[in-house]
Formats: sequence, structure tokens, C-alpha cells
Amino acid sequence: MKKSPFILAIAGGGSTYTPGIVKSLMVRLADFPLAEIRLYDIDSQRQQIIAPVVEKVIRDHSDSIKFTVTSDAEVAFSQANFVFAQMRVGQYKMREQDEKIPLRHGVVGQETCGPGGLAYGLRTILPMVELIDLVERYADNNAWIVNYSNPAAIVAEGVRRLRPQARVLNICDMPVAAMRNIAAILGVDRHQVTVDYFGLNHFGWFTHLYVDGVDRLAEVREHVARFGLLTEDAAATDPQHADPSWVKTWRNIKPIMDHFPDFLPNPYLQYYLMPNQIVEHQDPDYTRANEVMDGREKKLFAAAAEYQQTGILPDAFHVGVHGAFIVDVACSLAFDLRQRHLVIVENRGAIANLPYDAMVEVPAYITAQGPEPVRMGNVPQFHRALLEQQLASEQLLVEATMEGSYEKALQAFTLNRTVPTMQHAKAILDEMIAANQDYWPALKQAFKDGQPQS
Ligand SMILES: NC(=O)c1ccc[n+]([C@@H]2O[C@H](COP(=O)([O-])OP(=O)(O)OC[C@H]3O[C@@H](n4cnc5c(N)ncnc54)[C@H](O)[C@@H]3O)[C@@H](O)[C@H]2O)c1
Ligand SMILES: O=P(O)(O)OC[C@H]1O[C@H](O[C@H]2[C@H](O)[C@@H](O)[C@@H](O)O[C@@H]2CO)[C@H](O)[C@@H](O)[C@@H]1O
Ligand SMILES: [Mn+2]
Repeated sequence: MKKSPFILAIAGGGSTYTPGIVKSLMVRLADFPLAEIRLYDIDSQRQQIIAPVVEKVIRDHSDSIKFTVTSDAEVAFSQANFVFAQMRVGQYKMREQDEKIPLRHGVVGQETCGPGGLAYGLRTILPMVELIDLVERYADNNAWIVNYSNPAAIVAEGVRRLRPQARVLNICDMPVAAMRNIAAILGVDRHQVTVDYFGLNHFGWFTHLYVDGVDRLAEVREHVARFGLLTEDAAATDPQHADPSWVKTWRNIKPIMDHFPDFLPNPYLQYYLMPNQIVEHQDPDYTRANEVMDGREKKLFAAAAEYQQTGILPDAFHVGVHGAFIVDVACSLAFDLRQRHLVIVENRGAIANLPYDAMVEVPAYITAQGPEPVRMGNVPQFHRALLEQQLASEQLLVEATMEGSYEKALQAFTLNRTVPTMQHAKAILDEMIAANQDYWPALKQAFKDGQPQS
């Protein structure tokens, strides 16, 4: 990778996260020099709302960085060195469906977990492959795509199956946010915490929390037994985490660890281990999608409008671990820093008793040639069984997408731990097919009532 300033494209340029990521890039220009930032989105209207805010963030730090806003893939990716992907296929309108359809059946309604995550996966795998192909056509041969687009576990498995050679690194900021809280509990900087962790994306456990070589998990366990993984720091450093749904999520680490104290769970395990309580506390008419549209999106759009009118940009977006993490990962890829980060990577024995080719989330050293996963050894039978079931659900979903198979989609939904029966799975899947007709590949039923279907 060249050392001179990079061309970076952001796919999903109209994302609510774009200004925060660009701000993170601006404060790290000495580490990650940039010649040009390009925003690329298929919704040019939405991207045009965000673009002036992004330009202002850039100009507050640099006069020389070229700024381009486009819906033309050739313009976006030609000679690009890095692509940060953060596409939400179907936007919040479809996230709302992912959350509300399962809830109508008494099942967890969540954007990346359960039927909602599977639906989002069915929408995202093929656009992600299309993005990879566009980047390979136009970008620098050594370009890396660093992908945040969810559902990251399913996207990663889809990319492994359909474009195994692609230079894509899938990442998630949830463990980093947990590490921020862990560091606050321990009174250290989050970069001082080195973790061991195993799992799939949004489905894993911290097994060791080292500070200066000493495992501090026991101290964190004591805090969790009283407060969950909630800290004053969480809300103070990330305003979104003051939202009621995030406060509940951090608190729910407590009941999980009360039952299974050995390891510290990823917060997303609440959806799989305590789905009844989650459903009970969810309002079927007002889900997280509504909270985000009425919160993060509205605030950003209002600020963009005010900036256009007055030339003054109000405090409207958050710069937190989300932006910092993707910049850290990109630096390590660009300059072969071999930093240790939690990323989503092909297993290759890192979790010894999970399949070799599973896409797992573990610590890895990030080199210029990609991640080198760290061996986490065997995992206990309980965790292994949970992981295998979730992995099978995600892998079947990818096969359903590739083959257009209704049966495999139904198996994926039925196998998911959040779904109690095959009847629930079928009812939810059928409603989702209707809601996703503009997005999903057609799913063909091989058999119905014992008869093959065309
Ligand atoms: N991996 C993680 O831990 C993590 C963390 C935060 C957000 N995310 C993900 O980041 C993404 C953005 O989230 P958001 O809430 O800001 O959503 P958003 O709807 O505000 O932004 C997403 C943008 O992607 C665009 N888009 C959709 N399909 C596209 C395509 N095929 N090509 C190019 N652009 C496309 C949309 O038009 C939209 O402007 C989501 O996928 C979200 O799940 C992931
Ligand atoms: O409900 P949303 O859209 O607010 O968030 C969903 C995402 O949640 C996680 O990301 C958090 C992250 O953990 C936190 O540190 C901060 O950066 O905010 C993010 C958004 O709340 C999760 O990892 C993502 O996959 C989800 O998309
Ligand atoms: Mn995530």
C-alpha cells in the first residue's frame, strides 16, 4: 500500500454515521493522510442533505482534501485506496418492518438478530457483492473495503461464499463499545484493555480482560452484578446510549451474567437468551427504528437545514468509538501495524471446536494483507452449541439467497433461537416476503402440500 495520501470512498455516504466517521478521519490525518474523500450512495437526495455537513467537517481541518459527492460508481471508486461501507439496504423504512413484523407474532423484533436480521441479510448480501464488483472494477488493485454494513455476520458469510478472494474486512463496533464501558469501570483508557473473545458477530463472549497483563474480569463481574455493564461514561461519551433501549441493553448484561458468570456476554445475546422479556418490553408500534428516526436522523437533518440557512453547524452528530474504530482498523491495514482488534474473520482453527470455514468474531492482528486471527482454543459445550445453531441459521440464510430457496429461508428462520416454532417461522417469513418484494431475490418453493412448485 502506498504511503502518500489516500483516496477514500464512503459507500452509504448518506448514512447518519458519515459526519462522525469523517470527523474521526479528520482528527487522525497525521496517521491516515487523505487526498480525497468521496461519498457514494444510491439515494442521491439523502446524500445531498448530509454532504454540506461533511464538507464543513472536512474544511474545519483541511483545505487541501478534495471532496466529491456522487451516485456514479466509476467516479466514486476510480483509483480509490479504501472504501468504508455502511449501506442500509432498504433504509429505516425496511428496518421498521424487520422489527415490527416479528413483534406482531410475539417474536423479538431487532435489526440484526432473529427474523429481522435474517430479513436484512436477504436484502444486503447481493448489493454487497455488487459493491465489491464495482470496487474491483474501478479501484486500486490493493484497495481494502472495510465494512460496517449490517447484518455483518450474514454479510461476511455471503461474501465468503460468493466473493472469497475479495479484500473485505467486516467489523462491528459493539465489542469496542463494551470495552469502552469495561475501561470506564476499571478506571483505565480503553486502549489499555486487551481482550480474549470468541463468537459470531453480535453473538459472542469476552473471556479475559487484561490490563497490563492482569485479567480484571472478576472486578467487572462485580460491577455487572450491581449495575449491568452500564456506566455513567456510556451515556456521557455516547448520547445514543442514553436512549432508553440502550440503557436497558447495558443493564441486561446483569441477568445474563447472574445465570452464566464465567464470561462477559456481548449485549446482543439478550435477544437470544431472554427473548420473552425483550418482547414484553418492546412497543410493537414504536421500535428502535422509530427511536432512531425521531432521534439521530431528525437531529442530523435539522442541523443540516440550519447550517444551510445560517452557516452555523449545531452540535448534531456523535464522534465516538464507531468512527475511531474504523480509522484504527484502516491505519493498521494501510501501514501493516499489526494492531490487535476484534474483527469478523474466517475461523481457520481460531475457535478450535467450530468449523474451519465459519465466519467468527475473534481478536486478530491486522496486517497489510488482512487479519491474522488469534487462537482462542476450544469453547465450552454450552457456548459451542449456541454458536453452532446460530451459525447454521445464518449459513442457511445465505444459501437461501444464493439459491432463491424458500425452504432454506424457512429452515434459517426456524433454526433461529428467537423463533419458538416452525409455524411462527413460516408466518413471519411469509409476511416478510410480501414486505420485501422490492428487495429480496424471489424465493421458490420446491414443495408445497407434497407437490413441487414452480
Ligand atoms: N457493524 C456495526 O457494528 C455497525 C455499527 C453502526 C452502524 N452499522 C451499519 O451502518 C449502516 C448505516 O447505518 P445508518 O443507521 O446510518 O443508516 P442510514 O439509512 O442513515 O444510511 C445508510 C445509507 O446507505 C445507503 N444505501 C442503501 N443501499 C445502498 C447501496 N446499495 N449502495 C450504496 N448506498 C446504499 C442508503 O441510501 C443510506 O443513505 C447500517 O448498515 C447499519 O446497520 C453497523
Ligand atoms: O439502533 P442504532 O441504529 O442506534 O444502533 C445499532 C447499532 O448498534 C451497535 O453499534 C453502536 C455502538 O455499539 C456504539 O458504540 C455507538 O457507536 O453506537 C452504535 C450505534 O448505536 C451495533 O454494533 C451495530 O451493529 C448496530 O447497527
Ligand atoms: Mn455491530
